[in-house]
Amino acid sequence: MEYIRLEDIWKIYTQKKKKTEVLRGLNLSIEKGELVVVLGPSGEGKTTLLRIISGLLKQDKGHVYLRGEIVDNVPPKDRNVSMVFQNYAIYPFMNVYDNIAFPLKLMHKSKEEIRSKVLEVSKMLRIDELLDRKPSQLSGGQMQRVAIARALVKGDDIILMDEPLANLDAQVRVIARDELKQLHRKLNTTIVYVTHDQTEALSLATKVALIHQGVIQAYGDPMEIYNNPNSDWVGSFIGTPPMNIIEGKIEGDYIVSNDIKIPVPITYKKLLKDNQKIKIGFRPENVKFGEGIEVYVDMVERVGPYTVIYVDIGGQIIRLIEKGQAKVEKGDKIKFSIDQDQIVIFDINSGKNLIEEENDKNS
Ligand SMILES: Nc1ncnc2c1ncn2[C@@H]1O[C@H](COP(=O)(O)OP(=O)(O)OP(=O)(O)O)[C@@H](O)[C@H]1O
Repeated sequence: MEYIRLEDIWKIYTQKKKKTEVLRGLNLSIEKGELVVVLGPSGEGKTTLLRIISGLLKQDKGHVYLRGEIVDNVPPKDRNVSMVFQNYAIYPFMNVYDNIAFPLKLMHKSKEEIRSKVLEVSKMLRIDELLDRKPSQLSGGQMQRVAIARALVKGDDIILMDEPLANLDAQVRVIARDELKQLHRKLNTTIVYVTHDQTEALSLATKVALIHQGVIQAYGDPMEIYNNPNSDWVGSFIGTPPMNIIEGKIEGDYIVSNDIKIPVPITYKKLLKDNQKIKIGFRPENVKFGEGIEVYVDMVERVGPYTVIYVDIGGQIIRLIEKGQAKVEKGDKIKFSIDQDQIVIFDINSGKNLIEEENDKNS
């Protein structure tokens, strides 16, 4: 069931007579129970999007539907949507109990009901031992759980989260991410989660929505987007290190780029013409070492479980990943081949995946 729908959303900010079109006809449809991560570079309108869903900000054009009903003129308090902010927005002068209880007090709930709800969510988030503490006596991870508890206490079935883990250090962040995932499974609420951290997005999301230039550029299963990006921009934005994109030309059954020659993948064969200029994309991990293209090593980065080897192909730097700690050094000559099934081909001008482009034409 479609639970949140954004239809042709436009948002233009005007500051000192300068107009910034942040959202430009954005469409997004979210099913009940999904954990959708809106991912995109800084300043692309992610927070703006959340604020429009919550009603804190009004779109200039387009419509917002929640639970199948249009809510354009419904004020935030009546949208039954909770929000968790990056800075937690916890009141420093209230203890944890009162912070969590606050939304229920605003709703004039009875003392008994407030008590039982606060205890229920604080147990769930394992902060029931901390209810008497002031926020200044909490760690970052605990503070973040208080913020989530306060969002859950009203029982809203749509929760919006704006980079809620951004202030946590790397280790706590991984734990918090896992906890959030489990919590989502347990509660089956619909969550829209904003981040610019793609590791977070890929590991957390049931669906990723990639925002860029005011619209959703790709939306779907995180691994499907990773493996089969619909454009060169998506391929080079998702993944650390990102997808390698190189320009080339079709010559018979081969893609030729500088002095390398790669057989055309079967899936793309009928979509390509001789002499056609294209871009090819391949993930750094989808290569085999030992034979094939001969290159010199430009730089080596050992990360522990794998090694990133930078090589120069006709002036373009390509990243290759070898499992474990590779025994190569700068200046070494190595050979590699690209896994045929994992090559993606993009239009030279539009940057669109040629298979997607063909599907669009036929639909
Ligand atoms: N009230 C405002 N007036 C003018 N410009 C604004 C206003 N709010 C946001 N912007 C601009 O709109 C753009 C989008 O902002 P937004 O906060 O939605 O982006 P974001 O993707 O959430 O960024 P980040 O990842 O850095 O938090 C930015 O360029 C920002 O400077």
